[in-house]
Amino acid sequence: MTVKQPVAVLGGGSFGTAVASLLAANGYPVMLWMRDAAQAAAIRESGRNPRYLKDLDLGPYVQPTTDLASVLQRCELVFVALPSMALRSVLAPCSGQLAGKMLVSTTKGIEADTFLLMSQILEQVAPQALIGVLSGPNLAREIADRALTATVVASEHEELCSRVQQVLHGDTFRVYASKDRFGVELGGALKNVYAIIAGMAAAMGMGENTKSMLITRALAEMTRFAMKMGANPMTFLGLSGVGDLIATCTSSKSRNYQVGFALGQGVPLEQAVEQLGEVAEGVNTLRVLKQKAADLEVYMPLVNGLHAILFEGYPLQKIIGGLMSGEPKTDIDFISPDGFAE
Ligand SMILES: NC(=O)C1=CN([C@@H]2O[C@H](COP(=O)(O)OP(=O)(O)OC[C@H]3O[C@@H](n4cnc5c(N)ncnc54)[C@H](O)[C@@H]3O)[C@@H](O)[C@H]2O)C=CC1
Ligand SMILES: O=C(CO)COP(=O)(O)O
Repeated sequence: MTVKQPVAVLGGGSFGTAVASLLAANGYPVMLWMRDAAQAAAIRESGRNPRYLKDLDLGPYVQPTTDLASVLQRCELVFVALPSMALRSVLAPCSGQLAGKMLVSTTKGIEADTFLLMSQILEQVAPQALIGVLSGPNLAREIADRALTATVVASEHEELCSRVQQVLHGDTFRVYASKDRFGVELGGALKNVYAIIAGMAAAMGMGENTKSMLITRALAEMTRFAMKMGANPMTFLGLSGVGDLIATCTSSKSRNYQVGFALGQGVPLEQAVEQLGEVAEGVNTLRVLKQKAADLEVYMPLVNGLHAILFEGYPLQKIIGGLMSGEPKTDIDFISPDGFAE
């Protein structure tokens, strides 16, 4: 039997743990890097992550470690499952070791000062690596439960896409390939903001018409923004766009949705984030997206409305009233101004 090459996963949170378990189930030795030595020791001892997806048996193929240098020395394929706030600071110091690697970001966020997506940071930090992203409707809890799931690996490098398909494909996990890294990654980052809104709507007891309106107008808004950024809007019709938007906006397993739900119950933002105790990327994305939309003059009423509620002290009811009484618009206005594809 051929011995399989070890694969690295950076980040010992929910998603790193879920990805590690998929790789291990396919027979790949996994070096799961995390910063917390106690957590690594606990995983080594019990075969389970004591903080995230606690009931998931990781098995002997997952080796937790805090030694990033040795992980990078041994693994050619590296999945990055760090929060967006940490990705640059973790990887920049080891940029010398990243040349020639295949780096795949699973992180769905945007860097605050630069408005860079995570794979764009990877390009800066590791100019001689092959870069890709993995994104789709991929709630970690459901992956851990082996729910049937699909995702997208996107990269200009076909060999990276094939490699990721090879290591992750399994009975319950299907990996589609795309060449549109920017579009795939942008969809994953933007949808988190709308999941917060969807969670708020659910907490307020809003009905299915409302939820459906929110999701489809979110898609319109995301697409309008993406086109202004030069992305291909068709990518948003795929798993990483509308697929992830649906999963995250309809599931109480989404942390962004959970933050929104708490907000809808009247919990202040800081407390909602604190009681979650996990990453909800949408909160920071909202801040930078609102500013970028203003700079680019993109009409994003949902983003502006949520920002006004969370950061400008506007009452929710006033924002809802404003959104509903806005001037009449055409439906698919983001494809062409009169609503019809050209
Ligand atoms: N959980 C999910 O269902 C999915 C998450 N993602 C994305 O994966 C990324 C990571 O999210 P999760 O793993 O879910 O978050 P999490 O909140 O479950 O875990 C975050 C992990 O990062 C670690 N961390 C934080 N700062 C660090 C630093 N400076 N250095 C090293 N480690 C650090 C924390 O200790 C924790 O282990 C996010 O961008 C998220 O959008 C993507 C798809 C699904
Ligand atoms: O991106 C996700 C599912 O695809 C996870 O969403 P949350 O970060 O809101 O949990």
